[in-house]
Amino acid sequence: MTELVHTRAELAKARAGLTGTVGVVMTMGALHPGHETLIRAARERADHVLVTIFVNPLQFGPNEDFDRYPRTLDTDLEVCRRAGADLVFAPSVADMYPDGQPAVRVNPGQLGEDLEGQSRPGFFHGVLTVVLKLLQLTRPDLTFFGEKDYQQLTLVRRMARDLDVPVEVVGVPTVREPDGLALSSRNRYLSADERQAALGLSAALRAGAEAAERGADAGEVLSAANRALGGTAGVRLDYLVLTDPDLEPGPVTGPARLLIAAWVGGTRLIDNLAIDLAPRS
Ligand SMILES: Nc1ncnc2c1ncn2[C@@H]1O[C@H](COP(=O)(O)OP(=O)(O)OP(=O)(O)O)[C@@H](O)[C@H]1O
Ligand SMILES: CC(C)(CO)[C@@H](O)C(=O)[O-]
Ligand code: BAL
Repeated sequence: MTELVHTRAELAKARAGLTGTVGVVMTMGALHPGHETLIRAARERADHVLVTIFVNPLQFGPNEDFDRYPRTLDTDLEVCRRAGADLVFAPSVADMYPDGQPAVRVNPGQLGEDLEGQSRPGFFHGVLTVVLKLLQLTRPDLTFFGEKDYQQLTLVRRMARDLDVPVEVVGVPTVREPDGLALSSRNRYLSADERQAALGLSAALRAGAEAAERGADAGEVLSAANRALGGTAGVRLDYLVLTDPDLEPGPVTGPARLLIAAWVGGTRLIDNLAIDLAPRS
């Protein structure tokens, strides 16, 4: 059985009834098989699974899609039930922020200003603040985040370490459509033509990975990815970056991560892939 609670008081009562280990999956709803995979991963590792569904206004910029972000609680509950969640916490904005916008927020540091943070100022302050609040409210042993949002996963891990948050942060590989497109709630904004153009993101990443397999260096990997994307009409690149797997600055050798963000029509999509650079002699 999956129980649905909306308020902090209801959550506290239901959480007190969960004995054994608890795994938390945080989402903004509009659940798809990527979320379902996170819930199933939590199911395997923890005695109980708690899913949060909250479209967090703090992480949206003034011109972003907070108002039109899909809200589909009934079908989300079906997904949670099917995947085996015990408890769903779907608070209102007033429940999460009873005093209005919080004056005190988590500072994500320099990494929070780069990549996604550069295009979405304040985004990671909003994300880490709500993640920390949800961790305090749900008190999990484990929490599960998708690699699709790789910088977010990296920063949540970093926050847990830097601020001594007693939780294990587990990363879950990206779930893709058969043609390579990473599942994302925002994919539902795409028209049929845009859906086709959006394949350019994963194709660019794959071209980079294939170049690395053939022994390419960092510059050649980026060129191969750029070339693959260059042929895709309807995609406006925001960034295509090859970095260290922990997103630390500096030269990249050996294991690396290729990250892309691009606009497809009015929709901004992100994706990333692990890259193994051959050792240079
Ligand atoms: N394709 C996917 N594979 C694995 N995890 C995913 C995937 N899509 C989302 N997640 C993870 O689900 C969690 C909740 O993400 P969120 O609700 O923002 O979904 P989303 O599909 O990323 O939405 P959006 O399109 O708004 O970015 C995050 O940890 C995110 O990384
Ligand atoms: C982690 C999160 C639920 C915080 O609002 C959100 O950024 C998301 O869905 O990835
Ligand atoms: N998927 C991460 C949350 C966001 O893009 O707002």
